[in-house]
Order: sequence, then structure tokens, then C-alpha cells
Amino acid sequence: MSKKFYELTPDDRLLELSLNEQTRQALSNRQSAVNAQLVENYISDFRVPIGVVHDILVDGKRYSVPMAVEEPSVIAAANNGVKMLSDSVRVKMSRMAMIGQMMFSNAVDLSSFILTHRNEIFEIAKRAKPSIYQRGGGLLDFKIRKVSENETSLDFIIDTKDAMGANIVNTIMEAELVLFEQFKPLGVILSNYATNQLVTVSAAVEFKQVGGFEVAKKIVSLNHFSKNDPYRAVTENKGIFNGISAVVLATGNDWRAVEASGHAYASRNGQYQGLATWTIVDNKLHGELTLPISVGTVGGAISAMPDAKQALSIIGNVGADDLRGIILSVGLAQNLAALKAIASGGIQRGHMRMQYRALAMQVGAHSDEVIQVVSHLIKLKQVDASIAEKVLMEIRNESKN
Ligand SMILES: CC(C)(COP(=O)([O-])OP(=O)([O-])OC[C@H]1O[C@@H](n2cnc3c(N)ncnc32)[C@H](O)[C@@H]1OP(=O)([O-])[O-])[C@@H](O)C(=O)NCCC(=O)NCCSC(=O)C[C@@](C)(O)CC(=O)[O-]
Ligand SMILES: NC(=O)C1=CN([C@@H]2O[C@H](COP(=O)(O)OP(=O)(O)OC[C@H]3O[C@@H](n4cnc5c(N)ncnc54)[C@H](O)[C@@H]3O)[C@@H](O)[C@H]2O)C=CC1
Repeated sequence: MSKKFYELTPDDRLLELSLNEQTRQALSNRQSAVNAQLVENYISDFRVPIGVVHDILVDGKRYSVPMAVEEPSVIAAANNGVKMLSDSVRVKMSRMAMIGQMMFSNAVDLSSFILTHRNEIFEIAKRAKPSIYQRGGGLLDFKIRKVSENETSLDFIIDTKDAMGANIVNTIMEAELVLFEQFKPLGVILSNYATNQLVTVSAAVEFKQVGGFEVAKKIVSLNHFSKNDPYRAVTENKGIFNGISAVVLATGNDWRAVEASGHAYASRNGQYQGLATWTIVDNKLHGELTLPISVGTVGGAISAMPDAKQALSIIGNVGADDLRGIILSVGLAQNLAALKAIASGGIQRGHMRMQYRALAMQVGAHSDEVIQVVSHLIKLKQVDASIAEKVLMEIRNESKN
């Protein structure tokens, strides 16, 4: 009997796909035994460049922070933002915990049930995941939240220490189900809306760092625009996630969880708004960014992927709480760089200079030709793919003669 596609080896799966020999070989060469265990129907690795934010000062400590991102100018902008922040970014957070939901429709007398079964609920959690209790975490509290006339969520607040905690929470939640059988729960699952993991970073920037008072005022007005216009807010937040998601990805964390939670938080007032807030306070440009952020430094893919562990070792020996503050600080720096660029001459100037490297590759330049193509393109007023191609051809013709 022939095997199902998922029962084949990675190389046999590649043979099943209609690929030319060169592509098949390239994909086969990029396979790794570890990653083959992480996902299903594995065929190869997809490499994303990783660079660093060099020397960011967060709560008085200096870090180098890895960023995995495919977009040119993002890492340069993060470094530029860090340079403008110059002073230490301050971080505020309360005790971090995940939320697990048990969902009910038409549950009658649930409040009195949880009051009389309080100890049992805690005992079940302890038995379900003793290792997290040994590390000082576990179930902290639970409370009822009315969602609609007949729908109720019983929210479990669980400290997952240095793990992101999705599996820890789901294990505890599923163990709790039996006790609530009579209320016929719809199901249990963690919530990615991590409102018990709110972190705030803030920084004060001298006007001269952004090019003077007029630029600072423009940054404040631009940012204010994102509080009233979702079209601008989505773009400004995309810029913030340029930084946040790149660090989340490099450290092996779940960027879908962080982004979904961040965008929900951006809509908490009933309208989608810019996540950061820039104001002028005491003759300085003051920036603040608050976000629910659930990440870990152990567990999940982090402990399985050498790439993630190596990336984390660039930051140093940090726990999940430090990592949250560092990730958000990169987000704030990224936001400042983008706003400063828009407020003083436009994003294209700085961004395109870096984009030209990708453009040169796109039109077929070999790595030893890229610098030459870029140095020609920088001098031009207008650049697009056909112009880049023409420049490449001219360079090749010149080197033949
Ligand atoms: C692109 C820059 C940094 C040029 O910046 P610049 O001021 O034109 O050039 P510079 O050579 O004076 O560099 C300033 C600093 O940038 C850093 N820097 C400079 N070059 C490098 C490099 N090669 N590698 C690493 N770091 C670099 C470095 O820190 C440097 O300081 P130095 O160390 O030289 O004293 C600036 O124009 C910038 O920050 N632009 C913002 C670009 C950006 O945000 N790109 C993301 C893509 S656009 C987007 O996706 C989101 C957005 C922008 O739409 C969000 C929004 O609308 O809010
Ligand atoms: N909705 C979602 O976001 C969902 C996400 N996931 C995935 O779950 C994964 C994360 O699950 P986790 O529970 O974090 O990982 P995990 O299942 O690997 O649990 C963490 C383990 O690390 C151990 N550990 C060692 N040192 C620790 C420390 N200092 N602090 C805390 N725990 C420590 C814990 O005892 C635990 O067994 C991610 O890969 C995520 O993508 C899974 C289900 C749903």
C-alpha cells in the first residue's frame, strides 16, 4: 500500500512535488534533522536573515538583541531609534500571568459552585502540572466574566514563570474540565489576549536627538493622528511590530500570539489606535508603549530549536520578564525611527538606500555586483526594477570592455 504524503521522508516528499532538479536539490540541501521534527509535512528550512540591535539600554542594563526579519532598513532603523533614545528605557510591569478560559453558555449557579469548590480547583491545578509549582508558578486565581446575556467565561489566572505557557495553561485547564461537567462547558483554552501580561516601556528623548524641537512637535502630531485614524494607526503599529516581531521570531517565540494580542489591545477603546504615545514633557520628547506580551525563554520551540537558543544567548542570561521589557524597548525605538524619518524628509530616503540591495538581487545581481549596483542607484533621482536592471547591464558591459 502506498504511503500517505505525511508518512514519506522529506526527500521523498520533495520528489512528489513538481519541481525542477535545481529547486529540489536546493531545498534538500537546506534540510535540518531538528526542524524536521518541529512541523508536519516538512520539506526544508526557510532561512530569514538575523541581525542585531547593538547596545540598547533597558532599565540601566545594556543588551545586544537579535532580530529576524526579511525587510531591508528595519534593523538599521531600530539601531537608529536606540541611538536617539540614548538614555535608558524604563520598564514597568506587574506580576505576569496567562489567562485560561473555560467557556459556558447557560451555566446557572456557577458563582456559588466555584465558591464551594475553591480548594478543589487549586488542588486539580497542582496535580495537573506539578513542575510549574516547583518553579514558583501555578494557578493564582480564577474569576467569572460575563460575556453576554447567557455566555460566561471562567478565567483562570496562571503564572507560567519563564515559559510562554500555552501548553502549561491548556494542560491545567483540561484537567479542570471534569469538575465542571454538570455545567457542560463548551471547551477550555488559553486566551492569547494577554491582559495580565501588560508591559509599559517609556523614554525621554532630547529634542536634538531627533533633529530639533520642530521635528519633535511633528512626531507628536503624527502620533496623535494614529489615535484618530485607523488607516494611519495600522501603519504605525506595523512599524512597531517590525521591531517586536523580529525579536519574537529570533528568540523562537510565537509571533502570531504577540501580534494578535497587540492588535486587540490597540482596539481596546472601541477604535483601532496607534499603540505608542509621544508627547512633549519637561522640554523633552516623551515616548510610551504599552502592550500585552506573552513570551518565554524556555519551553515550546525555544527549547527545541538551537537557532532560538543561540539567539537568546546573544541577549544574555535573561528570564521571560526581562525579555518582555527588551522586546518592547526595541518596538519603541523602531517607532521613533520611523516617525522621525516621516517627520523629516520622508521614509524613502533612508529606507530605499537599504532596499536597493534587495532590488539589485531581485534583478539578478550576484553578491559581488550588489555594492556596485547600489552605489549607482543611490545617485539617481528615480529608481525602479527596470532602472536597476539597466544599471546592472551597464556594469556588466563595462567590466567586459
Ligand atoms: C534608514 C535610516 C536608519 C538611515 O538613517 P540616516 O540618519 O539617514 O543615516 P545615518 O547614516 O546617519 O544613520 C543613523 C543611525 O542609523 C543606524 N544605521 C544606519 N545605517 C545602518 C546600517 N547599515 N546598519 C545598522 N545601523 C545603521 C546607526 O545607528 C546610525 O548611527 P551611527 O551609528 O552611524 O552613528 C533612517 O532613515 C531610519 O531610521 N529610517 C526608518 C526606516 C524604517 O522604519 N524602515 C522600516 C520599513 S518602513 C515600515 O515598514 C514602517 C513604517 C515606516 O511605515 C511605519 C510608520 O509609518 O510609522
Ligand atoms: N493559542 C496559542 O498561542 C497556543 C500556542 N501553543 C504553543 O505552545 C508553546 C508554548 O507552550 P509552553 O507551555 O510555554 O511550553 P512547554 O509546553 O514546553 O512548557 C514549558 C516547560 O518548561 C518547563 N520549565 C523549565 N524551566 C522553566 C521555567 N524557568 N519557567 C517555566 N517553565 C519551565 C516547565 O515545567 C514546562 O514543562 C509555543 O510553542 C506556542 O506556539 C500551543 C497551543 C496553543
